[in-house]
Amino acid sequence: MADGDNINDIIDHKLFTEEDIHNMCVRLGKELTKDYACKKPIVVGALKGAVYFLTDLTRQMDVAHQLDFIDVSSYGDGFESSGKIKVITDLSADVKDRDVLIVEDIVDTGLTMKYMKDMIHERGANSVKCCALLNKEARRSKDVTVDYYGSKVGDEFVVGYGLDFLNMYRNLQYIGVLKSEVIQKYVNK
Ligand SMILES: O=P(O)(O)OC[C@H]1O[C@H](OP(=O)(O)OP(=O)(O)O)[C@H](O)[C@@H]1O
Ligand code: HPA
Ligand SMILES: [Mg+2]
Repeated sequence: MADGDNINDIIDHKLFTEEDIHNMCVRLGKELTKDYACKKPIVVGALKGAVYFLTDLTRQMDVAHQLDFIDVSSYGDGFESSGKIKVITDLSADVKDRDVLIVEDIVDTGLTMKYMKDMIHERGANSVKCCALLNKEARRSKDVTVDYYGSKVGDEFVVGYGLDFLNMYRNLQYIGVLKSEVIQKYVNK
């Protein structure tokens, strides 16, 4: 078996269980239900990382809304942001005068979220807010407000529930911290 094929080879420890994640979705869903009542927001999932969170979160939101997606990337297959955002697939909805909620798996440096918020503001949205499952504040380099989040995390690389390393491990049902030697191996390649 190749290195990394076995999940136990790459995870240092579990950070959030399935139950922890479910509880975060329920709490955030309740808050968003209250704050977006009668607003018919456009809920934008940021591909690919947000997919798992988006589907669970929106099913906890008891408000009529429309779904859209944007595919932006700055990490490529790696774990270090390139510092440049690439829009791979743009939104399909017209956001002018609409209330927009961007859903993300994680806000790390803040570069991706700031880019998306600014872009949607510039297109004339009535409001632009975001909801991230995880908020890695310690690594923030761009000043961006994370309006709603499930939990703060420290400066560790996390995988699972949408979060990837080398575009893998998104399908883990829990969120775990990647072993530092896995990252070192990649860096030293
Ligand atoms: O705050 P930042 O430093 O910008 O990092 C956060 C972003 O990085 C990851 O996406 P990535 O670009 O790796 O693409 P992916 O969602 O397809 O994994 C993650 O899903 C966020 O979108
Ligand atoms: O900790 C992380 N894990 C996975 N993807 C990420 N993108 C930014 N930070 C992370
Ligand atoms: Mg992403």
